[in-house]
Amino acid sequence: MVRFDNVGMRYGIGHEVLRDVSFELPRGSLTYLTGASGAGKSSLLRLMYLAHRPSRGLIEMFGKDLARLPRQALPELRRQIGVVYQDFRLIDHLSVFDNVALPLRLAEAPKAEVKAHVDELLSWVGLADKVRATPAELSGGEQQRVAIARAVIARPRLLLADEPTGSVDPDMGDRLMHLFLELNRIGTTILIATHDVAMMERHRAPVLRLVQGELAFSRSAGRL
Ligand SMILES: Nc1ncnc2c1ncn2[C@@H]1O[C@H](COP(=O)(O)OP(=O)(O)OP(=O)(O)O)[C@@H](O)[C@H]1O
Repeated sequence: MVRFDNVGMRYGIGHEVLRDVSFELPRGSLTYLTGASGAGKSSLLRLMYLAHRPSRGLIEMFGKDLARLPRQALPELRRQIGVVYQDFRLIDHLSVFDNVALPLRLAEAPKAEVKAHVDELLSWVGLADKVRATPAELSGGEQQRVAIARAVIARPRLLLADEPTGSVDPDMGDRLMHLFLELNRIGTTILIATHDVAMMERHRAPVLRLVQGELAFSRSAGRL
């Protein structure tokens, strides 16, 4: 589903913030990405959601070599990737409902289907009473849940989540984790960047660990 081979990345003319990164995410897998603050987790996700190009190495997404893909093929690839951004990136002037509905509307889903899906998902993440609110009227944890709902609503092939439980309490963290596990069960490949050791212990999955821009090792969360 995703393959990195000796990938490097830099911002502008700075030094490489990722070096010699090689790993594979098999189709249908769920993997954690961990490492200290500044280790490069968000940068690695940026490469995967096509917001940044590597400075070297090979990246394959859905079996396609990114370097060989024509620019016009990127939007179609991007539509298959759901992203939960660390800073949420909700659209300020849209309601909670409209933020979450966006991916379905872009995919031209029928109106009744959009309403049913968005209402169901917002209930699941505990925001049924906030559908008409705007992001500015929500707490950080509520905004995070809207961001997650928007990322998963169109059932992406690949879900990339940057600290998706960083702003919620442990009970809500578990609830959100169950949402990811359910999505994973029906086929979505998932990568979750997190510092949350307790969460990784409760819901075990393979771990990729970054140390100062390099992958230190990958092994099971149970032996962290
Ligand atoms: N836009 C940018 N321009 C220049 N350097 C950047 C930029 N974004 C991140 N960096 C640098 O890249 C390195 C990796 O940052 P990154 O945000 O990927 O780390 P992280 O592991 O996600 O950290 P955190 O857990 O704090 O979110 C850091 O040294 C950071 O200063």
